Amino acid sequence: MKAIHFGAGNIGRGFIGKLLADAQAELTFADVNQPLVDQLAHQQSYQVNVVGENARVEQVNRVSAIHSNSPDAIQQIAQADIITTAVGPQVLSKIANTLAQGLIVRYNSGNHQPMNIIACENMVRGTSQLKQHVLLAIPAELHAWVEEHIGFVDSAVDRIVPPSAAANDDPLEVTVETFSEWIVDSTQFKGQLPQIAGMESTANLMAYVERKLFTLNTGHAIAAYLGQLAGYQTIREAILDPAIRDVVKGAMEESGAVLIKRYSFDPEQHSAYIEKILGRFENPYLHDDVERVGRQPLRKLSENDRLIKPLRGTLEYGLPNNNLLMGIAAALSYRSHQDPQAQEMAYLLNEKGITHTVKQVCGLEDQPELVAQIANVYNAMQRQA
Ligand SMILES: NC(=O)C1=CN([C@@H]2O[C@H](COP(=O)(O)OP(=O)(O)OC[C@H]3O[C@@H](n4cnc5c(N)ncnc54)[C@H](O)[C@@H]3O)[C@@H](O)[C@H]2O)C=CC1
Ligand SMILES: O=P(O)(O)OC[C@H]1O[C@](O)(CO)[C@@H](O)[C@@H]1O
Repeated sequence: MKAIHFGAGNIGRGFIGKLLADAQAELTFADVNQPLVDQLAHQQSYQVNVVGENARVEQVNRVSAIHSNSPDAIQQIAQADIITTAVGPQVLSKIANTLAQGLIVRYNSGNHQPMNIIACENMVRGTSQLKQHVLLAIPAELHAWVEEHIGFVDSAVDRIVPPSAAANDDPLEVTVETFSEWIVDSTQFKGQLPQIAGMESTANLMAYVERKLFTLNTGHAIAAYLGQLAGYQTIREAILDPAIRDVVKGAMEESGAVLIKRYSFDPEQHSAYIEKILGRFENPYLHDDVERVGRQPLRKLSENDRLIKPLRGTLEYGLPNNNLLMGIAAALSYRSHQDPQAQEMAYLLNEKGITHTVKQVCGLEDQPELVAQIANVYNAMQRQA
């Protein structure tokens, strides 16, 4: 099985690339970070430190690496059996052109073998969004061929992989938690479902995507935002603060109540799922900065993401949402000199004020009462800060 993985970052090396390599795939990483590409191409292996329960060190061997904008990448796409990505939601549109060019070469070279593309990003149906970008860059007369031969498979991906503080100066080394979950939509594959240990398939992907994004990511983001406000550096420090923990847990429960209504989840199992996540946030072996987890606040505050979508759900089912509102107000308080979205949000708040910003960023124009509630909580937080 020839595999290309776009994005040789934390989740790429620490999770998806590792599973592909473990499945004996002939794996090539494609990335824009030339020093990283050079190092991977040179070393062809790297170490994964699994920390927590069953801690162990695993080695990933026989990998190669190329620049994702190179002619080589296009040639390899023409020959691949599976392509995965972990580049960040905002980068999918940028890799679409390369994918499209590779598919055109594939078609012209007469390779009609089925191939599957799986975006592994924190977003709802990211691969379907990638597909739209790819199709825009492919002539219309090839669209039927793409539909017949190329599977665009949505997925949910869950493993906490913060950037490693390379203890022994190896920039390729990556530290991951023990827990991992990669779930793909079985209905979208072309050809045989690839056999990859650690990749589970389901015909009911939306339930899994929403369960993960609107529980783990909702709680993680709120822990990060409240943690930064309280002056903590890491998620562990934040979640060990009882006041923050109450809000994080409360917000996951509020979001969970929506999911239970929507997908008929078992309440007891969902409660256990939340407890397990709180334990993962506490992992003493992961140093996960609140600044990293809170990154790109405009994306995280957008209407289909981990804060506003659950809030809308509480309105849909008439459920409580006080903790979610606190999390959203804390997200608006996030500041980072390194994060362009944090800068843009601070500029908007300064220039246009909280009410306008909430309406614009969160898409809550139709909910003036809710906007006012968020603004009140935000203003109170600013006074206390
Ligand atoms: N780190 C984690 O714990 C998890 C991350 N995710 C998701 O995985 C995705 C990646 O996250 P991380 O690995 O943490 O980020 P990262 O920043 O460590 O890795 C992203 C990689 O993509 C590369 N990249 C950027 N533009 C590119 C392009 N045009 N072509 C090829 N490569 C490109 C970067 O150079 C970088 O190496 C995000 O969507 C994130 O939400 C999902 C679950 C867990
Ligand atoms: O990767 P994003 O979407 O910016 O959000 C960070 C989140 O993703 C993760 O990296 C993994 O799910 C978490 O650590 C965190 O909830």
